[in-house]
Amino acid sequence: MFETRPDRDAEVVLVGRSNVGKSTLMRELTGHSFETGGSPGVTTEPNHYDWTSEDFLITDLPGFGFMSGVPEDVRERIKTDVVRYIEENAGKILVGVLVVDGKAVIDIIDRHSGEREVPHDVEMFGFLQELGIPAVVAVNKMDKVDDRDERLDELAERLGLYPPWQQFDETLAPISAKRGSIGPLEAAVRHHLHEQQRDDLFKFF
Ligand SMILES: Nc1nc2c(ncn2[C@@H]2O[C@H](COP(=O)(O)OP(=O)(O)OP(=O)(O)O)[C@@H](O)[C@H]2O)c(=O)[nH]1
Ligand SMILES: [Mg+2]
Repeated sequence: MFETRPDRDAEVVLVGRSNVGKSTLMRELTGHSFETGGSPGVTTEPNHYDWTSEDFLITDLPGFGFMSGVPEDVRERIKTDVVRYIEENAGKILVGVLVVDGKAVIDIIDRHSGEREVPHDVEMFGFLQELGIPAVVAVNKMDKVDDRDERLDELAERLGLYPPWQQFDETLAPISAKRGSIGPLEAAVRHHLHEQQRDDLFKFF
């Protein structure tokens, strides 16, 4: 279990498979540099960005799912730790940002959809909802995607959101963290903060 969490009353978490760009997005949001990398599994402990005066945290969680060179039991443990972290802090998490790789996500979901298998991303999206945490799916790396609307419709469908995807702009946010193009995510997060009367936190998004 991760033991690093500062004791703050409000939090936004970034969660998702490894190598999707969580730490890159964290850097864009905070202006602070976190370790990012070309190989999955770079972040092994949560990165907390902590505003003591606001009693607020943004947390970049370790990535889960397949990581080449990382043994399965280690991957399983990371996933369990991430799930526990979210469960234990659910009452304080105002928004859960599920980051996915817009270029790869459909193939990965389809490869892992079966009778006895729920893909990680679909599972995590459902999990946040079960816990009552408003979820925003940051569809990252859109700079690599040509058929944008088609892709986003396909993703919406797989998450149980009936296309066209534009109906869900509080939930689906196409971005390119590396290029600093994250406006749709900021708008979606603000929407959910506003719903919880936390407009005071708009300055972070
Ligand atoms: N093309 C493109 N690449 C990106 C984008 N955002 C991040 N990347 C790249 O994706 C790779 C992984 O980025 P990270 O931010 O380390 O990913 P992560 O989700 O934190 O990975 P873990 O810590 O392993 O879970 C890096 O090489 C980034 O430069 C983007 O918007 N577009
Ligand atoms: Mg990372």
